Amino acid sequence: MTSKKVIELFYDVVSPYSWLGFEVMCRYRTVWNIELKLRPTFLGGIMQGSGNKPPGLVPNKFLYMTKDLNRLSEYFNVPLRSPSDPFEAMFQKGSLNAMRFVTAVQEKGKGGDEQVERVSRELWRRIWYEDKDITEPASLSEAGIKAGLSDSEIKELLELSNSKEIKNKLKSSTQNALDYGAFGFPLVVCHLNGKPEMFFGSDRFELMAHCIGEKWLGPLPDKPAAKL
Ligand SMILES: N[C@@H](CCC(=O)N[C@@H](CS)C(=O)NCC(=O)O)C(=O)O
Repeated sequence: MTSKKVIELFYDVVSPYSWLGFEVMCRYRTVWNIELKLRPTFLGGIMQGSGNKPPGLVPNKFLYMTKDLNRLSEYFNVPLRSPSDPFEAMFQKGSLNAMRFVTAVQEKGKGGDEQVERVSRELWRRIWYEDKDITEPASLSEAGIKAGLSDSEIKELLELSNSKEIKNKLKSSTQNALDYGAFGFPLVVCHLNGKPEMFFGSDRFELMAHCIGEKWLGPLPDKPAAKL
């Protein structure tokens, strides 16, 4: 077997399309000959750094996206449901605290990427299914408990989330994504013969598979689907 192709997935739990991309990449990790690197990042910084604006701010796009996400939820088998006040959840409350927490889990947690995966999924489930807060320490704690972290680990990781080290790590991941040319999420970067190829969106997997020499088998390659 040839050596695994490295694929980086840049995401933010405020982004529903990132959730779709994340679940698909996690499913394909054992189907394609790839090494998946999870890159928790801050979408607000990407918007600011690239001069882009969230698509949901254009009223007709917002209406379309609401429909689109309902259809995609079923197609991808990811339990997505819009928050009751999407503007408050996405633009007023945002995801800075949540992404600092995920960064702390990745940098200092003892559970490796598996733990990052579980914590990220729990945060998505809160904001994009249960219509719950992801900004307060108590909310991040609940997500951490559900993801299997102990109370003492969570306490330590929450404290670390506010450290300079973790804040800077999240900033540098955001800068890495901008350097690849990011303007939104999810962003998948496939390293092919030492060259990064960037794909934006959760609707580019067929093309990505073609470019990396793998087969796209649809959103559920390993039925029965992992229970989310
Ligand atoms: N067509 C893409 C849309 C992805 C998307 O709209 N992502 C949002 C965040 S949830 C974004 O960053 N958009 C930037 C843009 O559309 O310019 C998909 O199906 O995944």
